[in-house]
Amino acid sequence: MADKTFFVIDFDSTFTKVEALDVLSDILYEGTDKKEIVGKKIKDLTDQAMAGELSFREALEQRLALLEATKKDVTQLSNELKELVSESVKRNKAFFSNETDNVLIVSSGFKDFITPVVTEYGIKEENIYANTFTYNDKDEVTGFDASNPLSEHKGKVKLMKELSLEGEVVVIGDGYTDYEIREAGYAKTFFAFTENIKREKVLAKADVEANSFDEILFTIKHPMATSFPKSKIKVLLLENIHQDAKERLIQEGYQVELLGGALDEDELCEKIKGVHILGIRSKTMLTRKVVEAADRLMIVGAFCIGTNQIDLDACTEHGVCVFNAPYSNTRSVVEMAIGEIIMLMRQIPKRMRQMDRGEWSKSAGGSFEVRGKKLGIIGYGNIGSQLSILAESMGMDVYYYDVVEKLGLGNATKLSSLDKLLEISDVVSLHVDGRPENKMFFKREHIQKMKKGAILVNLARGPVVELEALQEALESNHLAGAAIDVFPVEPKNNNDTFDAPVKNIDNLILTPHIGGSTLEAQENIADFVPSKMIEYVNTGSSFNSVNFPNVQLPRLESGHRLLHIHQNKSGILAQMNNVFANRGCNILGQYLKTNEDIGYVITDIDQSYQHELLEDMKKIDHTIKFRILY
Ligand SMILES: NC(=O)c1ccc[n+]([C@@H]2O[C@H](COP(=O)([O-])OP(=O)(O)OC[C@H]3O[C@@H](n4cnc5c(N)ncnc54)[C@H](O)[C@@H]3O)[C@@H](O)[C@H]2O)c1
Ligand SMILES: O=C(O)[C@H](O)COP(=O)(O)O
Repeated sequence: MADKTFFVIDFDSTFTKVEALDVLSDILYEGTDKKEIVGKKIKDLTDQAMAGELSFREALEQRLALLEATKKDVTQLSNELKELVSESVKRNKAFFSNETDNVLIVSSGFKDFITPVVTEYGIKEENIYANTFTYNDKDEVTGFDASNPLSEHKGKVKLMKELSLEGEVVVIGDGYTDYEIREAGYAKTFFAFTENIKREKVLAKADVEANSFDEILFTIKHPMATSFPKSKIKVLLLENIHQDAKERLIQEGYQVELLGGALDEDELCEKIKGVHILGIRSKTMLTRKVVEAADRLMIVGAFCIGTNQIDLDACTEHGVCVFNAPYSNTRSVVEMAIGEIIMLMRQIPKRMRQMDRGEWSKSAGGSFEVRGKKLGIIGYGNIGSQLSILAESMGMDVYYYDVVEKLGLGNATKLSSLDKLLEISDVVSLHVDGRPENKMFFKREHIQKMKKGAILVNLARGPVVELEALQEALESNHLAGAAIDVFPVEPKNNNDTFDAPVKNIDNLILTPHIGGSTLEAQENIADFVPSKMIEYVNTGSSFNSVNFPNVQLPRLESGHRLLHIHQNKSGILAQMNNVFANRGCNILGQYLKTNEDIGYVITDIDQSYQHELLEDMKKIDHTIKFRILY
């Protein structure tokens, strides 16, 4: 970047997502026949002028003649435009106030609606160059100030000539009139801004196409640029993750692809190439082979609670930070468990099947209230303990067993023996996690130890229960019923078929792994996981990560932030600080956290650093990943 750089920025379809006069026409003619007719004429005239096919003044006169606006309408317009600022402009708000002396808005639009919008971003009023409306004494727009050069053909060029800025000029806009500044020699670089609209004729003239503001800052190596423009960050979301997540990540400027189902190992090894952020749910097996095939992967988001499907060691070794949503669907699972326990105790699945067959079987035999019954919870984590509270409020007597010490909530009784729990419980509900040791954790011997006539619920993980033994226990009426939501092998997507390993039992509820599938839970997850991903990209904060040392950091306002992930060996910090000392870097702040496997060091340094520093950092022994954040 030159010593002094001016940023000349267009307003319509650049600073904001829209053409202001289109919005004004919508405001004026909303709900009338004119809306479409006038709207179309205005759009055509704007496009013709932007593409350089119609002189600007002619287009302006014709457009204003179509609009019968008042001062009040113009105020409403600027209020609406405040909500329509381009996403990458919003993201880089700090840039505009930091560069307040060097940012100029040069627009053929009108100050009357531009000023209230751009001054909120720290842009100085005296740096706004645009037309002004003329009004009559009834506050109706009568036309524009014709003496303003910006109302003329090639007006932007005339204005730039008058301004004769001393320094390098970068012009950013979507229109031909923006390119004309560069053509006339008043700017060094013309960035065709394509975040909102792509005009082929303009693009053909551009020095650089920029589909976001981030990309411009990156290209000119502005100190506030992120090390990698957000618009180049590729996100792959699998397994029908809620649409809100996609929208949130797109809003952040990333390229996002959302697929409906899971992919198998080989498909994923192919698909993961070039992907920086991967989002999955419980079905996608993120194996070591996939992690090793990934050439750009920085973050994995499990849009669910369980992370047993992810090879966390492989991710850690490759410096890939993994997040999940540890509480977002907890309540949904608990509500489903409660519902199923009541249904099974009343033999509702059996009654429903009878009704389907046309059988009327009104009887109280084998049907019980849950009040006063003993519920045995295995795995007293977030789900287990929440179930404990809700079950107790329905009058159940709660017992629990966990491999680690857990505080019993309410009147729940902790049992130190699993056998004891099985011996006394009328209902056993499994809420252990999917760690490898839990494969076939609940075997034949455990099922046999359950009370005769008891009920088993598994909403945890499929491989946890020996389903063949469960089938036998149900067939022999040792157990009175079961609800199974998770299976050792589950289909990749909704088009694949499924054959239940337990079946043909009257009092059995089988569900397709939907314990966490409520709209509330999926919306929560779609909010939580992307926000963690975005925070990690923007600040380096790994807080709530499943495999990284947890570091929470504020954004650095000036200076640079360097992130270094290394194997947890001694002496790395000393090596890093030697590099900083040798390269004459002033450290503003430094944070180190380690876990068993890796160390994560965040170093904030002041404005200046030699490029060689980055190479030196990568060469430090045991480095896994190094990146400069901004
Ligand atoms: N069906 C669904 O849609 C659905 C939805 C969400 C979660 N889940 C499953 O539920 C599991 C539990 O979720 P959570 O949020 O409560 O997790 P959590 O980590 O808070 O709780 C798990 C608890 O199980 C205990 N545990 C592990 N192995 C055990 C064992 N062998 N014996 C006794 N206790 C054991 C742990 O110590 C921990 O307290 C998740 O890991 C996931 O696999 C399923
Ligand atoms: O771990 C979880 O949260 C559950 O198993 C839900 O997984 P899902 O998002 O694939 O339904």
